[in-house]
Amino acid sequence: MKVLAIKLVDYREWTERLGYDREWLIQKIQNKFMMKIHEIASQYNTFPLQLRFDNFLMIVDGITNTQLMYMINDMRENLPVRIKTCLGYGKTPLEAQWNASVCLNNKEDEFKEYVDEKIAALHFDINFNTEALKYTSVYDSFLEIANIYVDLSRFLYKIGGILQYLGGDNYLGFVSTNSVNKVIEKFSDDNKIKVGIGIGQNARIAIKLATTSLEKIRNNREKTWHIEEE
Ligand SMILES: Nc1nc2c(ncn2[C@@H]2O[C@H](COP(=O)(O)OP(=O)(O)OP(=O)(O)O)[C@@H](O)[C@H]2O)c(=O)[nH]1
Repeated sequence: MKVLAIKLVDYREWTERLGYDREWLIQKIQNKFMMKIHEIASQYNTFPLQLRFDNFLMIVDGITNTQLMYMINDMRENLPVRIKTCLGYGKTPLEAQWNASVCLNNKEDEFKEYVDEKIAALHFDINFNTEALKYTSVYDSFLEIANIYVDLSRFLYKIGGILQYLGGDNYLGFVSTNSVNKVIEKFSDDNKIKVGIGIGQNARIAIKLATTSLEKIRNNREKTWHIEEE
């Protein structure tokens, strides 16, 4: 698995220069540059896991280093500070992001040539969450969603996966293809969470297939998981 790690350099200093009445401005700027990063990433068939905003990750299997250089240059023009980027490789997304993160703390950016592997994207969704909202509060619903995020991220961490919250009751995970059987085993009889699985040559295709799988589960609620592969 190949993961690109992106670090916004001197971000804290940038935020402090905005003064004390800054939080609204930071939120506006973070959402604005993440909107642009998503647009750029989609053009290169990858997907940003925005995580902390000032440090974030992209699964970049299926993208050449030359394409990555162009994408990084496109990103630079849309970010408020200088960025440091590193490409990491590992048997799992977790290991690849670890290796990319180690490089971030070193001096030079590092872009070795790595083999491209198929990506397994996992689109998790809570069953009937909208209906459940009628019997709880907005904030209690979000707390439940946050707790499920922690549970899912801990499970994926154990099998080398990484997870991003998407909004609503949706989560996006990535694992290596040889870990998909562990995901299926875990959720095969879960009555609360369903998981659409997509396997593709790049993140955008894998995610599209994972969302397609989720819709197929909605069409046949007997299942808690479905897998589509390109
Ligand atoms: N990021 C993201 N959010 C979605 C998606 N589909 C729905 N949502 C969000 O999730 C909320 C719940 O929608 P659903 O998950 O479709 O509906 P549900 O009530 O959970 O019912 P089922 O998932 O069909 O069991 C919506 O209000 C949206 O905010 C999606 O594909 N991606």
